[in-house]
Amino acid sequence: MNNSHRRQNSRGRSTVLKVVILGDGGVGKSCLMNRFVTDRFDEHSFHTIGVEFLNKEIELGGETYTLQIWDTAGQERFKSLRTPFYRGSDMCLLTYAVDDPPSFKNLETWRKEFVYYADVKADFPFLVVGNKIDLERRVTTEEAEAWCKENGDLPYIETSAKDATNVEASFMMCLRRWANIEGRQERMPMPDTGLLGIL
Ligand SMILES: Nc1nc2c(ncn2[C@@H]2O[C@H](COP(=O)(O)OP(=O)(O)OP(=O)(O)O)[C@@H](O)[C@H]2O)c(=O)[nH]1
Repeated sequence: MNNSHRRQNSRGRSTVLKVVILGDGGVGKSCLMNRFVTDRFDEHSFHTIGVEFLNKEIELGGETYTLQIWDTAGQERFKSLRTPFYRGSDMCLLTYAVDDPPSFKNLETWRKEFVYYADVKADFPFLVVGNKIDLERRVTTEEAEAWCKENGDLPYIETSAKDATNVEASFMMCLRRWANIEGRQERMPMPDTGLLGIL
């Protein structure tokens, strides 16, 4: 039995799953979380210090899940503030911005940091997210998909927190991957259309 099965929300009807969003400072982690939870976008979103979290209930396959979404500070100087929160995670969004090649290069570092501090199994449900597709891109979808394939066939999706493209779909995709690994796939419907990558 994993962590998530033991955690229920206050009404005892929903499975609570901890989702951690990682990636370089400024790639749009806070905006993705806020778009998903409140459907708002902040042009002047400020750097996160440490971690913040918000809950959102979603239904899938006839079950209710509370996603407890942890938005972490991407700047290197906040490393010691964010890493203690990795333990007990059920899934992780590895995020970069498609207009920012260094943030794409750093995905490997983010994954290593997470695996080290969260101490997770090899089949842990990661989802790679290429955000800011409303901007001129400097990392191609093909490059990102190739990286995902080389790194254990990780699923990949592209989003814009600004215009809301694929934001809800990315959290649903991650939940579906978690469910597949947990052996619940037979109860899950197919993901929405418009997704990139393979589950
Ligand atoms: N054009 C565009 N801008 C975005 C998008 N997502 C976020 N931004 C902008 O990018 C900047 C940084 O966004 P944040 O969400 O604060 O970035 P972060 O990854 O949480 O940054 P840290 O807290 O420093 O780790 C802000 O000015 C946002 O308005 C997007 O999809 N498109």
